[in-house]
Amino acid sequence: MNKEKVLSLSDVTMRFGAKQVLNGINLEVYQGQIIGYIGPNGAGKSTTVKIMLGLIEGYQGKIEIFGEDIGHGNVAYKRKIGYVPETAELYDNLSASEYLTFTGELYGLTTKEAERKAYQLMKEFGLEHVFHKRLSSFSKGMRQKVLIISSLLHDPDLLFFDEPLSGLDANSVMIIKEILDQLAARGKTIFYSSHIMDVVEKISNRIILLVEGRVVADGTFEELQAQSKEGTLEAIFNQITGFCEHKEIAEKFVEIVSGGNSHG
Ligand SMILES: Nc1ncnc2c1ncn2[C@@H]1O[C@H](COP(=O)(O)OP(=O)(O)OP(=O)(O)O)[C@@H](O)[C@H]1O
Repeated sequence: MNKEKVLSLSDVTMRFGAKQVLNGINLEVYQGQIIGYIGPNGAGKSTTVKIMLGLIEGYQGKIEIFGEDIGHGNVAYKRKIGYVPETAELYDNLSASEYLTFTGELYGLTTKEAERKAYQLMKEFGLEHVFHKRLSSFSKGMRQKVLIISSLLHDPDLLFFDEPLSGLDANSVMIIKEILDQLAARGKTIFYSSHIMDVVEKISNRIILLVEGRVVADGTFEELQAQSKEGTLEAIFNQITGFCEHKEIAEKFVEIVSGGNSHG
């Protein structure tokens, strides 16, 4: 496979008011990579993804997607991108069919094409019986599947998945993992942000750990294992982020919950 550079970030920084959120991110991502983008809460993962999607402005540095500087105002690159946001506004009054046809059309599919493809994909998830039902009647996992379908309808080359498995049952997780593998084998690039370490460990062929807006580790799972001498990604994460206080914090928390005196 021709390993084309899909994405590059050069010294990207971002501040919200007085708060410096990204502190100089440098990254190069190549076609077919499945990047596990991990980090503690508030590290800047969603901010990076939203900047790359053009949803947040005001960053410094340079970002190229498919070889184009996204700061130059040409938004054509977005047609080749799929996105599953961490929290999504689904249009509750629409049926799955209406919602998916609408998103497909936004990405340039004809109504017929979008509806046909959406139905087929819903069927693969066992959701064909609710295709014409309103999204307000969907469970969390069903909604998540609709979001995943909507991100893929236009066969994008680059996928941004922010906690895509939230609410999915174990069988569905297996299907999504397999789908990501097969998409990557077809040359799609996947940028996958999640807190579920064992899934990230299994899915990603490259893991990037962000702490306080800086990349502090970047490599395959095996490379990170060798560097940190820890066995699981969870243990590597704890070690690199210097976290070993979970017991003490939990003890204090439970003591407060149960009305004990935890001052001092
Ligand atoms: N629109 C905003 N205005 C002000 N501050 C923001 C805004 N968006 C994010 N932040 C701040 O930027 C920091 C990084 O947030 P971000 O959502 O990128 O983190 P994250 O790594 O995705 O976290 P999580 O794992 O909790 O989803 C946080 O301190 C957050 O409060």
